[in-house]
Amino acid sequence: MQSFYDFLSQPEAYGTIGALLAAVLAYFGWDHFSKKDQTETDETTIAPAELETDQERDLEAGEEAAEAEGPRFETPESLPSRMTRLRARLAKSGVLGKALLSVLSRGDLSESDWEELEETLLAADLGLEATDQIMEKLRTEVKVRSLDDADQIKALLRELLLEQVNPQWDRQLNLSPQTGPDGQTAPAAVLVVGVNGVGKTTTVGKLARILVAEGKNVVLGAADTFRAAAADQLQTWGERVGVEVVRSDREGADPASVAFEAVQHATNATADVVMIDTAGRLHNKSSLMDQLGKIRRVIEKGTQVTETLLVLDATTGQNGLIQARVFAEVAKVTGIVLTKLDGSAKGGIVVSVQKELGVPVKLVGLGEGADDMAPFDAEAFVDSILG
Ligand SMILES: Nc1nc2c(ncn2[C@@H]2O[C@H](COP(=O)(O)OP(=O)(O)OP(=O)(O)O)[C@@H](O)[C@H]2O)c(=O)[nH]1
Repeated sequence: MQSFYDFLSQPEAYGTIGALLAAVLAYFGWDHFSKKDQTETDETTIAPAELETDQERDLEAGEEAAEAEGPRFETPESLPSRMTRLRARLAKSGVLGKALLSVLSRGDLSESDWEELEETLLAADLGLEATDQIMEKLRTEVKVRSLDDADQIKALLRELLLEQVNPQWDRQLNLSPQTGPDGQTAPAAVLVVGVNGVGKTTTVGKLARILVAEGKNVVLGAADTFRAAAADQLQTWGERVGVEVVRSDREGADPASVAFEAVQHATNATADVVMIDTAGRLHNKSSLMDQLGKIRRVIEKGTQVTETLLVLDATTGQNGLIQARVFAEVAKVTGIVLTKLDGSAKGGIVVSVQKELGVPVKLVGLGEGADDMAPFDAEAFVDSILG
């Protein structure tokens, strides 16, 4: 048998060894053997194009194409898909459904069953007035029609609840084009008010997405100048959906001047809608009135406020109603946005707040996700809370 030394003495041996060495280096990579530090290696051994994987090449090509095209924005979810998803979410919370069903399924209702029914409606924040009206009609009808079937009683309750939610109310946002002071077309202005933490900025962001999905050109104004972070938050929403945000970089800047500039900018940009986010941190009613009054006056130098949306947190119950009352007194509220309905077993607040203010709930927030907001639909709402 040929020894290793005999093999080495043959000239072809060097070719074979060279090929073996090249194969080992290709397998482990040169860096595996190199003692050079990383910086030096980076400068000198840039990964050659032929060693790139297909995936890396695709990624690079995508990035280059994106750079050439300009910034990419998120596409908001379409309305039908959002509504289906959000209805399912509301139904899952089974606000009233389970409790009511357990009472109604007892058939012939005793006095204590009726009381339990009443307590369930009150616990869902339906309010005393609405609960009384529903209970009175329900008891009468059940007696007159001798109803003892749970499904029939539930159908009757559905009718009575729907009556309380007021399905015939116009819940469309008024976003019709306006005329500016010089006769030019001006954007519809939407003023968003409410105490801090209820979800105003989130509402402005989510609503911007809905409007963009409908093909509207939107400008946002960050008139919550108490916190720089609030303007940053709004800007992030704007950037995600490709909407311009007018803001001041100075914390504590005059909110009215930001609102004024936002309207000017929106008019020059021929935007359809300008939405103004305001601050909720105000010590008393008169300072709130002063600030919101001033913001409204400056907006009206350039266009009309077509909607003043009051944002309320559904989980705050009676507290929310007290806030609602104060805001209704200082701002001409035209619609309510009820947020955090996803985390609340108190869907009845829709009824009590509408009764309290005499204005409709126009939008509901059902989660923290960017597309977790939907126009309020009375029938779908009643069906989902009844389960
Ligand atoms: N679960 C849930 N959370 C929500 C909803 N809407 C808003 N939030 C959350 O509520 C918190 C407060 O929201 P913001 O939009 O910052 O509230 P704000 O009223 O602008 O607050 P300030 O800027 O402090 O006045 C955030 O964590 C939001 O993600 C909703 O519909 N459901």
